[in-house]
Amino acid sequence: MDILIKNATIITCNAQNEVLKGDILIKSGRIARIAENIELSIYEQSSVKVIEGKDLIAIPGLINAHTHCGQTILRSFADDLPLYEWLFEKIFPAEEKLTKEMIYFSSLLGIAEMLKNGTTMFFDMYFHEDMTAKAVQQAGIKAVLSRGLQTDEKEDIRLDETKELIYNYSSDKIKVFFGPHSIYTCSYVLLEKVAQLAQEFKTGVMIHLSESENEVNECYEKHDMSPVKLCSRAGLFDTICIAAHCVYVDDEDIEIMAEKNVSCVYNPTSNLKLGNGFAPVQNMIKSGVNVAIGTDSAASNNNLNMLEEMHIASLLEKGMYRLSDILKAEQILKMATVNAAMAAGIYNTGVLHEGFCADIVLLKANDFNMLPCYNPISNVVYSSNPSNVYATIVDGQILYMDGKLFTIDEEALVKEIKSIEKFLKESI
Ligand SMILES: CSC[C@H]1O[C@@H](n2cnc3c(O)ncnc32)[C@H](O)[C@@H]1O
Ligand SMILES: [Zn+2]
Repeated sequence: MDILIKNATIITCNAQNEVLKGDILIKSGRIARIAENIELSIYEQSSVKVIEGKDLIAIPGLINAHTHCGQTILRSFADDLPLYEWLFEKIFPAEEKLTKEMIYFSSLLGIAEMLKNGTTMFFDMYFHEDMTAKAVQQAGIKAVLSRGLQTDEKEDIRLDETKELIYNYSSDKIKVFFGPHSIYTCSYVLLEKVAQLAQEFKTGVMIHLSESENEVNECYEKHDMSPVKLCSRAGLFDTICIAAHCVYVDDEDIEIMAEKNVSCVYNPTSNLKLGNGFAPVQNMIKSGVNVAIGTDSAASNNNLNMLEEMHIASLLEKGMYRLSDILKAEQILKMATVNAAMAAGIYNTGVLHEGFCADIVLLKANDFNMLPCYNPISNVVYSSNPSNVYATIVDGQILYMDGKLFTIDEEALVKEIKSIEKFLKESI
């Protein structure tokens, strides 16, 4: 059904950072018109759902630019550990126990959480990624998916799984990238192979990059160069490249990233929680690097809440640089919307603009924590929480409204998750 949102406060995230008061008409999944007052013709009145928006703020759907949705089932499984201990001693062994079915429900759980906090698209890397793809199709959210790649005896099988994902799941809502996990789990030869395949399949890559001091030190010991230089030399930057973390990047790395159009995904909570530190986001932005925001997974965050991630992202950088006027609210909101879309080479979402996909989130402007409202963008970035999300709309389809998910059976999902939790508690 087509939708008319009336009298809303519209944060466009366009180049002029326009905030308008008016109406949004959604037709066939696209934003057909944005204007001060849109009247429906007599013919349209029966086929268009009208949402009164005078107490609502409309923003472009949030894009979680780095997560592992299938890992949601490991929320709070291993906390308060440094990255390598967390990953190699706790998470990798636990992941051996996860079945395809578990990853389907785990992904659905992550998606349900994201829809409730206003996320309309996420970028993901995991195994059994076909299960995450099925959950994405079921829920109606958008995603850029990748099968995580590592060097071992199953390396070729994983590359084949990526190709199968591309053939079976690429669509208007799903894009498939290659997902080399990192420079410390992938051989240089694999990185080169991935670079070639990404070009051959006309797609992109996503990788964890320069996340910890260990990673960088080991890279210098083994290759006598930084992880960024290594990836560049392997050709990974000759296609669309989304680099998660980039905590330990120096000026030379940043110059390479800017020149090669590599996008950084800033994951402040995960970087803090795993004790890795803070990414030099301001330096990257100043040098022209496109920066988006991600939550990383529920196993390292421990939630998938993009509203919270925007808030922390801003505060952390201000504190780290001791400058209060950097990463202002409007810049942060763009990082969580249009910058993420651009990072994946998607140019029809992330902005509330006529002709763009109707990926829209409506927030309740009159909730106590959203009042008063001198600046709606500030309220969204600094004051909001998921309870303020009234509706999450993807391609014009209402997936969440007024506390209800329309494509996910919440009760059945809770039952499935509890039963997986019981099994994992007994077996790990
Ligand atoms: C092989 S599928 C993806 C792989 O990545 C792991 N993972 C999740 N978060 C992080 C992180 O912050 N750094 C490195 N690796 C991470 C996840 O457990 C999967 O095994
Ligand atoms: Zn990650």
